[in-house]
Amino acid sequence: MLQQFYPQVPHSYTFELNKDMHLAAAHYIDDERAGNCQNMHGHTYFINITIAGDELDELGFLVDFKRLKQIVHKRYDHTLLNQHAEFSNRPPTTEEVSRQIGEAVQAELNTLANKPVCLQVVVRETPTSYVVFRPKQGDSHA
Ligand SMILES: Nc1nc2c(c(=O)[nH]1)N=C([C@H](O)[C@H](O)COP(=O)(O)OP(=O)(O)OP(=O)(O)O)CN2
Ligand SMILES: [Zn+2]
Repeated sequence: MLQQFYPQVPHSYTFELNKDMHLAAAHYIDDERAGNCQNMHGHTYFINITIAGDELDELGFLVDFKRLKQIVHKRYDHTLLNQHAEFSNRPPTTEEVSRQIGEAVQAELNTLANKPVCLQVVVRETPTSYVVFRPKQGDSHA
């Protein structure tokens, strides 16, 4: 939910930035154990991304908020998640969606000279269900 409080990530970086966004997407979990979720259905996903670092760029940004939104929103908004290549071998569960967002964001951050890191991605799939993904910090340059 926009403007809700999120779990805090302990760290010792000088700057921490958070970006909220939401997007509409459809998915299905192609396994009979998933019950009703086998049927295609849609969600408004609420996403929070936490970025940290010690250095700013020449604009005084850790990373541009707009850039973070573009990575996620442009890719997934108004799409069927199952049709994305990253979900061809893994189901688009809330857990996998949060992992994919974390990895895509970190890949983009790795191109920046000031080297910010993605500490946390929160993906809320329904009003009662959300996942927190925290990348292992040794993996940030993988
Ligand atoms: N660990 C996971 N469990 C489930 C996922 C998931 O991604 N990870 N996904 C689903 C379904 O896709 C569903 O959209 C969400 O399920 P749920 O939270 O049970 O939705 P409800 O609105 O029915 O929940 P209420 O408890 O009635 O609010 C299922 N499980
Ligand atoms: Zn669902």
